[in-house]
Amino acid sequence: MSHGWGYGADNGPDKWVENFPIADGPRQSPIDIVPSAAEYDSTLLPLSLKYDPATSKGILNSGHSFQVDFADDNDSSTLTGGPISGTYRLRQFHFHWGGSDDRGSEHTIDGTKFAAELHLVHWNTKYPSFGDAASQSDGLAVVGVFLKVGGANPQLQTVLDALDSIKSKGQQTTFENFDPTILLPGSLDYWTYDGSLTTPPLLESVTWIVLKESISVSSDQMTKFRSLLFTPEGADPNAMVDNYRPPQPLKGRKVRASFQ
Ligand SMILES: NS(=O)(=O)c1ccc2c(c1)[C@H]1CCC[C@H]1[C@@H](c1ccc(O)cc1Cl)N2
Ligand SMILES: [Zn+2]
Repeated sequence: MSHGWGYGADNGPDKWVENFPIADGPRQSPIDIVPSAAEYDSTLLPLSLKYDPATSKGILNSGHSFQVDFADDNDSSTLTGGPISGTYRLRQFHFHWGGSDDRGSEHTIDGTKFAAELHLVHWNTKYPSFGDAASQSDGLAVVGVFLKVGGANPQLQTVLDALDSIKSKGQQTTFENFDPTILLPGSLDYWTYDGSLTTPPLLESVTWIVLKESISVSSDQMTKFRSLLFTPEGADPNAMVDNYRPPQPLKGRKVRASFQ
């Protein structure tokens, strides 16, 4: 059986194109954001993120990252406004991070990498389900938030405290009454561009909304991210680190800014 995709030398981002030719497509993510080249667009609306903590369900080690899943059978937790039209429902959030504090984010700013990046994944309710939306050019909207090493982040700590029970691939536990709004920075100023999932199947269905302001994370908290394993219980342990795809070619795309 062919080994699945991952982040190692044999199955990492440079190899994904073998099974997912779209890896070389016209709107791949992440990208390096160059603020001086971004165009301010006064028609961009403010982001409207309305999350109901009652929709948070559980936390899972997916073997690629860990994710907090949300009930998305109604419009309790939504993204509206911003660059998108209509209503997108929150499906999950997850992170990408590095083996050391000098790397880990997927998007970069003028080439600068952050220690980690949070992705809040939403799907367009004009489609019947996440799976359907994931294959449509306007199907998904992902809000990206950079984690910059500095002071400890108490709001993040509640998520990190759950990681001891999902150390290995496939492990999950309940994670209720969590409002992801507390993870967001004070400003919702953003850059936006048309892109893709940053992991296989790399579908070109994502409107990316990357916040200008980062949130803080301490070096000790980063160590907690790195305590997870890519591998299932009983297998040779492989630390879950460097689960990020490097920036991809812009291929003529415009990056717009919601702020001047
Ligand atoms: N980094 S990211 O924000 O660009 C991102 C966002 C959402 C998803 C992915 C990556 C990948 C991660 C593993 C599954 C795949 C996707 C998915 C999940 C379940 C499915 O049934 C289908 C798909 Cl496509 N979900
Ligand atoms: Zn992601």
